[in-house]
Amino acid sequence: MNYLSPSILAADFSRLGEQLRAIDEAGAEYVHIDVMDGAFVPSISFGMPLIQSIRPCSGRIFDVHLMVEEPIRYIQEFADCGADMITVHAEACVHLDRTVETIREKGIRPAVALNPATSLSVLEYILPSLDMVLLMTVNPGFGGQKFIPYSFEKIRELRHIIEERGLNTDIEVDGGVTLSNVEEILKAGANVIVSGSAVFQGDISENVRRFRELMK
Ligand SMILES: O=C(CO)[C@@H](O)[C@H](O)COP(=O)(O)O
Ligand SMILES: [Fe+2]
Repeated sequence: MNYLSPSILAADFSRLGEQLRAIDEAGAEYVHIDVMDGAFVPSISFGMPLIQSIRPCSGRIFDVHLMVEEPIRYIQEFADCGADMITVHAEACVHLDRTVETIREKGIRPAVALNPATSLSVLEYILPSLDMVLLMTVNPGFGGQKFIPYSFEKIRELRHIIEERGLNTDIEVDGGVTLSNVEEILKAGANVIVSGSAVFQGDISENVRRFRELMK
């Protein structure tokens, strides 16, 4: 099953409630929420108060991507404000296993993200504990960047490892996904698609409908 997760980083924050309803009505299953701390990545985006205030605007899965150093410090707070899935970066956690277990204990679906240049080998032992792996296909920190082409090979390799090990882990791809490359990304083995600019620029409902059409 394929899922679309529009990244609200590219939304118009003055009309966030309305835009959340538009992606929901057009059929996007997830809402991708990029939390940036100004330390792990250069930018600062938003945090718990925003998530808490938009929670009543959407019944969809809140897919919270933490670009935060040592996110274990904040798992309880993200659980309290309505996260359904929490993704932490392998590069940002000294104790990755403990962080993943803490997420699971709160009843939230855990995922691990890897930066473009991080090897899949860091997943070797943790993979069976995860619901999803997020492969960054741009360097994290900003929306609107170009998809890094070597990521296709990485997606294919990860899908191969997951199948070989008899797991059913989702593969989420995040960064530079557009209507022009989404089919190739799915073909490589991804099944959860994040898209910010390509959803929120122009006609949001139409963009979501076009993504959903290509993702059937
Ligand atoms: O996590 C990130 C960026 O760090 C992403 O979720 C972006 O927000 C995706 O935006 P586009 O590349 O689709 O514009
Ligand atoms: Fe993201």
